[in-house]
Amino acid sequence: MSDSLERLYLAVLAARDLDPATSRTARLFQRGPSKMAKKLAEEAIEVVIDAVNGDSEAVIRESADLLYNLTVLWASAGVRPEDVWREMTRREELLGIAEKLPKSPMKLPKVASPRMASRRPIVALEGRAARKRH
Ligand SMILES: N=c1c2ncn([C@@H]3O[C@H](COP(=O)(O)OP(=O)(O)OP(=O)(O)O)[C@@H](O)[C@H]3O)c2ncn1[C@@H]1O[C@H](COP(=O)(O)O)[C@@H](O)[C@H]1O
Repeated sequence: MSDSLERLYLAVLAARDLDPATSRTARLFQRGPSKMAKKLAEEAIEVVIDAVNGDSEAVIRESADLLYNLTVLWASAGVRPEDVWREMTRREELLGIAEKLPKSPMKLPKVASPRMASRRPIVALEGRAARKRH
């Protein structure tokens, strides 16, 4: 799926400077981020409605529209697909670690900044004094 999204993202970038009269993507860029956000929200609602109605074929169609509008908003925001894949991988690895940690009420810290991403989460270890950070 990421290949399809990456190809779509490149097509969206290529269409950005086309004639808005003939290119929906160019028209969305001409109208700006708020219009892109409105269209993305509309598509998300359409996916929700079709899913609640049990119309899986419509969910498929609207999901493709949703992903298209998402790649347009990414392009407008300067976000690349690989930026999102990197964050998903980070979470997968973090949750993988979390699965091995003892069950504790302490929530794993959300990464506040890329600098934080390189630091190991501070967790309380059962049966051993937690090492204090200095
Ligand atoms: N993948 C898509 C794509 N998916 C959905 N859409 C458009 O997004 C609309 C979403 O459906 P809606 O019902 O919400 O929109 P609508 O009701 O038809 O019209 P509006 O309400 O938005 O005015 C669809 O009608 C499609 O026209 C897309 N438009 C373009 N692409 C791709 O984007 C690239 C650039 O294409 P152009 O924008 O045509 O240059 C190409 O690779 C295209 O294949």
